[in-house]
Amino acid sequence: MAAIVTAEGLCKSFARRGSTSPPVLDGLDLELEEGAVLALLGPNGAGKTTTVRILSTLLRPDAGRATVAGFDVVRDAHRVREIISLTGQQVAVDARQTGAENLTMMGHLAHLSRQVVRGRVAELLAAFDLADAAGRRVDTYSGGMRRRLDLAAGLLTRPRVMFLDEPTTGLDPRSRQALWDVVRGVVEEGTSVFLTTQYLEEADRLAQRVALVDGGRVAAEGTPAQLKRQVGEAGVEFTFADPAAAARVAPTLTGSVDGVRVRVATDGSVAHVRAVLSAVEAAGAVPEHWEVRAPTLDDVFLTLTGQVRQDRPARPAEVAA
Ligand SMILES: Nc1ncnc2c1ncn2[C@@H]1O[C@H](COP(=O)(O)OP(=O)(O)OP(=O)(O)O)[C@@H](O)[C@H]1O
Repeated sequence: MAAIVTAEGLCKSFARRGSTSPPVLDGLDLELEEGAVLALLGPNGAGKTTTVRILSTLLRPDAGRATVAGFDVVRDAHRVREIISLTGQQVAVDARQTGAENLTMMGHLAHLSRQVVRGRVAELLAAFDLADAAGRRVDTYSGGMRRRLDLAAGLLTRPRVMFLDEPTTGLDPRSRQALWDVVRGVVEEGTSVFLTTQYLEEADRLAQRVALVDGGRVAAEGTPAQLKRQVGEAGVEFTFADPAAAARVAPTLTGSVDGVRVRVATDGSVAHVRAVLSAVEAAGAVPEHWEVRAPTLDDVFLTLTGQVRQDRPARPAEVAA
């Protein structure tokens, strides 16, 4: 597969009261394959929006080079703009107009013919489940509806590459799910998607490849599964009421003990998990809780960047029944 977006050695600093800030981007390299989704994952302030702004021609890099469909984002900016769309964190629609009016206006701004605009607006309103709300002013929409309208606006011209900057930040879980479905549909239609997110789960669900950005560079890159593998294997984890119970099972298992917790590495097969559970039972110890825990992207984040995410605790990817 050919790369449709490339970045090589991107650097960017911002002037701050006469002096220059430490680099926000410090040699960032990445590639998005045509027809795929790449998630740029990083905490607040990691430089995700700056990267998107450079790739979508809104900002010039200080150094390095980026291309979209072979066009240089600085030299051939106008060619790049013809084939991309950008949906940012701020909803860009006019709240005083209806959903249909917003899309129609944007279609005209994009120089589409009246007839094409009419057809495309109806198609998008239906696809994004906004047909019933099409005649309502946007200030009566929910956050999720606004975000869907924003995405629909980005698709009026059938872009080859869609940049989505934290598209689900601030949405409730249901709206987030709905938006993921929309993004999957867009990709099925052949659009390549460059996504930034703070949500590890979002990257895991949507992207074929994930680039973890830290310190202005890509700290790790790969499929979600590859990144998880870098962190280690799955484990059966037990929590006991007291350390004595944990110590009692320890000799019968090859695992690690940490106070009341015992962790045994597993390949996740039913046979192995059953054998581990039998050994615990045979030792006469009754755990308060147990689970099979696969490495999550939260673990990847912690291992590869040394940072813990602040907004929610890490949670198990799989909980055994
Ligand atoms: N125009 C600007 N002038 C000065 N500093 C800027 C400018 N744009 C971004 N920055 C700084 O660059 C850093 C990276 O910002 P950026 O918005 O790219 O991060 P981000 O990863 O998208 O973060 P978030 O998840 O919070 O949106 C921040 O410290 C920000 O304050």
